[in-house]
Amino acid sequence: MNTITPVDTVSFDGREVSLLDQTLLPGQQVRLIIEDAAQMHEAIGMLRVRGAPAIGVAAAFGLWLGVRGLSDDLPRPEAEAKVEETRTYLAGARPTAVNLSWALDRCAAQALATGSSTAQLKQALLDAAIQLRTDEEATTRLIGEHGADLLTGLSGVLTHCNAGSAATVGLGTALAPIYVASERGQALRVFADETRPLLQGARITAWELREAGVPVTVITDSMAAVVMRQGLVGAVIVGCDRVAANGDVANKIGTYGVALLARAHGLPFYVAGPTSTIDLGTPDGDHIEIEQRGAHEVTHHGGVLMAPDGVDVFNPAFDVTPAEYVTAIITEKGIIYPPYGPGLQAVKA
Ligand SMILES: CSC[C@@H](O)[C@@H](O)C(=O)COP(=O)(O)O
Repeated sequence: MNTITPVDTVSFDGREVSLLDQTLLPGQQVRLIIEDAAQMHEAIGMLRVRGAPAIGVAAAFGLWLGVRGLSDDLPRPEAEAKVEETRTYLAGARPTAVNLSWALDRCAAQALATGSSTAQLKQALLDAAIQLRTDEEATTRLIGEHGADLLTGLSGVLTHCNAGSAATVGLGTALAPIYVASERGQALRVFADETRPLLQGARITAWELREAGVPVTVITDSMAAVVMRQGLVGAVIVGCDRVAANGDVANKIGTYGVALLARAHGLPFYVAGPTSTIDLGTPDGDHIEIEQRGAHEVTHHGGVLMAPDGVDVFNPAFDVTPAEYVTAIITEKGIIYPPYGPGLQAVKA
């Protein structure tokens, strides 16, 4: 198969920052021009741009958008205060994926260390966002190269949510090894959990795999056990939003259940993500803040009420899979095996 062309999730054309509005996939492919930090905050919060690495890059451009209108004559300390205010504002758009604050911190630090004028600060923020996008794209290719080795010989894998190209600015995390395996000529079918409540698996994973020519079968989340039982998959591979220092992994709600099913069926459960998703400052999964989202995501489907009006709803966007269920963590720097503490520290060093 041909080399995969990544989805253009977040880009800068030399003039404007634009996003693919993922809430409209797969029916419509609409690009949104993002003009200021408030629009970027809204886009991240509404999941127009989503997936841990992609929201980091989006936020990095949002940081620049937040200051680009400042006068070059503004005293530098005032411009720096605006950077800090915008950084904090954008970091609050979603709490669970550490890539968001990591990207903002990285770009702010680079820019604050550059030059002495406000004009230099603004240019440095743009340069930092562009560089981050470039680096993150390269990172996904490396994750794919490392992870593809783990999939050798398999004919089917199961994934949950969308940790593909649409969730990054490159090949994805969980899907990157699948794309690289496909590029190497391996016939691999992906079973994509639809991923309630927002259907990232059915809407986005299935869409991007089909665009890339990778065979994909959509299943409801409740069918994963049967797919495993029938021997249709030889491994599970998912992405991650935050990896704690002990190897506990936060990812899309439902991932924990899939990990338990994989263990029950003797299947490896792989987690793929850039080292920027590893947060050594969080000791374990109990310390990861889990985003709670609105009830309407559960009670409504396509605008239609699917549950009694006003019923109580529990809607955590993510869950934590304990490290003991994770077979290996695939990063751009290589594959980490249990016990995770030393390996995670080594790749972050
Ligand atoms: C490479 S993306 C890894 C994770 O961010 C992904 O699996 C996920 O949980 C995305 O959740 P979302 O709420 O769609 O942003």
